[in-house]
Amino acid sequence: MSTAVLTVRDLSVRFRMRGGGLVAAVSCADFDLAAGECLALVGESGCGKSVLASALLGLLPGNAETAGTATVDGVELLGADERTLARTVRGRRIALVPQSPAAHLTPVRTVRSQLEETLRELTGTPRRQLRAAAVAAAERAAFPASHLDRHPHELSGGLAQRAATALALVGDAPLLLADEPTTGLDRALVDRTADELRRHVTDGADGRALLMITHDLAAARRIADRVAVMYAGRIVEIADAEAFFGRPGPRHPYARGLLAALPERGFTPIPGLPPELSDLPPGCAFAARCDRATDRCGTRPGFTGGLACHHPVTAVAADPAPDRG
Ligand SMILES: Nc1ncnc2c1ncn2[C@@H]1O[C@H](COP(=O)(O)OP(=O)(O)OP(=O)(O)O)[C@@H](O)[C@H]1O
Repeated sequence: MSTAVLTVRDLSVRFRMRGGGLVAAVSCADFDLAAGECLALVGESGCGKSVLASALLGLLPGNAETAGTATVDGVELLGADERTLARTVRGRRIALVPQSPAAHLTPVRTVRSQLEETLRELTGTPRRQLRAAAVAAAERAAFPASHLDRHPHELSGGLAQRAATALALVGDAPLLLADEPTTGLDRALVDRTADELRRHVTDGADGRALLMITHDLAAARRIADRVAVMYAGRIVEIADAEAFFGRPGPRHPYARGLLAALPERGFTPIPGLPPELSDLPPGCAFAARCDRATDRCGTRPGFTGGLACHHPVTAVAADPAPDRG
């Protein structure tokens, strides 16, 4: 692996609510993403994945407060003003592959005209070369040239996804940020989309990195080099994808529970519900649902060695729960 494309240190996002309450949407996220690498950020709905992505793109609402740092390709994102973000970050250093391509594309304009406009804006392609450049840009995302004069509503879900991906790739950004790129697609299309995203990371001449936010663990397994598991606003485990999905498996009890809840792995739900982000306990946020929890979990575990847990599961076969108290 080469140098880091994205460096996130101690990133926290809180929303200040009317009445003075605080919602701790992201707490102390800390990770790097290297060129040529794909990191899948997984976790249940509402755990803070999209807020983390919005923080990187500078798209948080006015009631958000941030702390920590996030650097992409030498640019510090959290302190950046809107002008810097618009001119040097979005599209140029971070390309967003959106959750809902149909909503992201402009409905009244053809794919060709949207590609040409984005090319003009991001790469300064001269007018006479725009047509050929748009065809080449479409090709990179396997969008057929024969469909370039269609409007978004005339495209299938898969082709709309490719059109959005083609637009995202125009600026040659070193970081691709895909927020739930496979939502609403059937399994075959999920696999194809995942493979294509992977290809854009592998093929990037200067080393592109992909941060994929998803709750689709099968898509994460197909594409990711590493997996980051988020629970109640906090990354609780970062692991090598092969070890995580295979052997020895996840070390954090929540991450183990996530896998065990998959239909093909026994369909065993994790008991209880996640805590409210406006009312997090002082200790481990998963302790109330965890069969390994002890009194020690009343103190918040630090994040060390890719793990935030006082009682991680080790590779020892029997995995007995620790003595309580
Ligand atoms: N502007 C806001 N003000 C207050 N709370 C917010 C705001 N935006 C998001 N939140 C809260 O932050 C938390 C994290 O939301 P986020 O959308 O990041 O979750 P997610 O993991 O991406 O979920 P999903 O998979 O459903 O998109 C949620 O509890 C959400 O209600």
